[in-house]
Amino acid sequence: MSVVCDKGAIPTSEQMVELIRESQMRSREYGICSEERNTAQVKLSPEGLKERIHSNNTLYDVVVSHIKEFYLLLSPEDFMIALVDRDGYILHLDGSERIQAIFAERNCAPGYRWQEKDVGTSAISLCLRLQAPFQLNDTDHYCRRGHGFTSSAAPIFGHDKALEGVLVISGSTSLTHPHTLSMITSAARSIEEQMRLLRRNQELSVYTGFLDNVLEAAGTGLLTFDKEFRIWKVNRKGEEILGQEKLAGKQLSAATGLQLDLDDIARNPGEWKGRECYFKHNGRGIHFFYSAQPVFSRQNALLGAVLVFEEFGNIKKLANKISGDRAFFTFEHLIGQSEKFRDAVDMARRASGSSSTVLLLGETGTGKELFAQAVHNASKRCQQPFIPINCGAIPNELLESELFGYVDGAFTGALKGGRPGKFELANGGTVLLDEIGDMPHDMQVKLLRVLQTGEVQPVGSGSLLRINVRIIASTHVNLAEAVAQNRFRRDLFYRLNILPINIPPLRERGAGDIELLAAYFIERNRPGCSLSREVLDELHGYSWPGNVRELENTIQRALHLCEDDQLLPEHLDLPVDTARHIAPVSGTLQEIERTAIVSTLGKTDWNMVQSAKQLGISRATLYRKVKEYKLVKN
Ligand SMILES: Nc1ncnc2c1ncn2[C@@H]1O[C@H](COP(=O)(O)OP(=O)(O)OP(=O)(O)O)[C@@H](O)[C@H]1O
Repeated sequence: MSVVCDKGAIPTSEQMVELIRESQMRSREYGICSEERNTAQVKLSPEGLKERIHSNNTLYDVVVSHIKEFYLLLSPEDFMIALVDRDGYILHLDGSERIQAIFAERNCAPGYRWQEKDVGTSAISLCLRLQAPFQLNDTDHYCRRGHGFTSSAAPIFGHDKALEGVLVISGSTSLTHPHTLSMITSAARSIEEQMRLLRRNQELSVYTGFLDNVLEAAGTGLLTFDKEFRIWKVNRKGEEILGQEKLAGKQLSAATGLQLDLDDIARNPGEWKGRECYFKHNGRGIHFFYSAQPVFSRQNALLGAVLVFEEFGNIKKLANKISGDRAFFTFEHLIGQSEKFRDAVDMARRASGSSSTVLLLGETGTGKELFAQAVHNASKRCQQPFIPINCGAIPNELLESELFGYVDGAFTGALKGGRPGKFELANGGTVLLDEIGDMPHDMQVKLLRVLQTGEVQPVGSGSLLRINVRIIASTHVNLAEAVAQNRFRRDLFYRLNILPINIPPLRERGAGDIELLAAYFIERNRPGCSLSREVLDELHGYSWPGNVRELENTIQRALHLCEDDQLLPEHLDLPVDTARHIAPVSGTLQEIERTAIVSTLGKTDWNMVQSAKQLGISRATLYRKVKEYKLVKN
């Protein structure tokens, strides 16, 4: 039974004797001639050798760079040092010229293969086979040409203790020393350590290169910092947002204005998302949103954190995109030729050239929002946001935070990190304050202050934000009357009433405009369809309490019912016109209105969209009326 030795461990001298004996026997069985030099020994071509060196480059580089250190202990005149790869090929051999020549005569030179089946018993072949250090002296070598020499070989292991190569030292037998084997074995261990470090560094630089690319590819600002809050890396986008360069090594607070609690970030990472930061650097205000994420080592030690941040302006653009900040209509979309209507359009055109506050007055559905969009689109602010706010539709308690935003923790239910208000989102552009006549009294005071100072104060914040917005206000309410009745502040009315524009109701615009608008809505919905004379007569004869919106709805409904290409009176289904066919109803105007609303809501089972359509008023107006008349379902 053959002797077993431990991988990597120096065998005992008894084991070595036995293992050498077994190898000698195998060598004889291979039929290797021990007397002659083997001229047929496997040898790599110069290119083959180059390739092998290349594929073992880490091992090769580390060993070759260590050779000088070996020769501090051994003389190159007496000893050769060689590196053999895991397949037994000599990759490198060092020593004086004389010693290299002596070994070359014995086929011990770069390119030769030194497996047991090539050369029989040798320190290299035994070390390769048993993956343990070996020392052979004189006649221990199977081939006669090895007699007179002492050789010590040690295995070099890589990842997972896989054999990478063999390090070997050889010289005259007269220099035999048992310590040489220990020395070469510990040299092999230090080579393994060096290789591990080198590979780790290579991996790290690949990883760092990869990380750099990922950092740069990200569309947001990215910054990493260590436990001492020293910045490690920032991507270009991050430097842009912070308006600074060469931030690596600087303190986080100096560069970003952030004083963070790293332990809390590690404990509650979910709490560190979507936060806001505003700070001044070199006199410039820097405003961004950020999230912080802790970074741990493999051993779970807290190393630092990474910040993902985005400029406030971009968040604003995104929010605008989602909430629809674009004005679509232009003056070209405003259909109508009547004198009253053209006067209103001319006034609006002139208003778009200035940045004064515009007050749009008109019944519901006359096109106030369309006018506001057209004014914005014809103004210098057309590339900036257009933000409509329906002051009548937002509950009073929410109006202030909707308009001016709020800061983190301003009230229960507030979003983490706060939220910008509509004024801030509209910065640089236009705000349409729709249904301004329905604005609660205390909000009127706050709005007046904003108009006077050009600053807004987010709810819960101690500081003021400067904003630059153009205000367009609109209402169906007779504001002068509301002022007289103390329902609307006089000072605010004067502030808003700078450029008042009266948009006429449809019934005052004449048959020409009704025809034009009807044709326009047909063209938009069913091009090619026409109107019969009778239909036109009916349209002219109706009073249009819901104005253009009602006309638009009527045409759409009629087109739905019409299967041919001509609209006929039976498709129209206009409501009984209380204004023209005076029905025998009694009561005040308000009572009649209330009855109409109650009956329509009853018919539609309180479907607000359908009821508003049938009544020819906007949904917001219907909600307002429901509130006003204190109507409740059932
Ligand atoms: N001159 C016009 N040309 C084309 N379409 C118009 C015109 N005026 C109004 N409309 C259409 O009528 C509808 C109502 O317009 P808009 O919402 O601007 O009215 P409004 O006066 O703001 O109403 P409310 O006071 O109820 O909010 C819109 O669908 C719009 O397309």
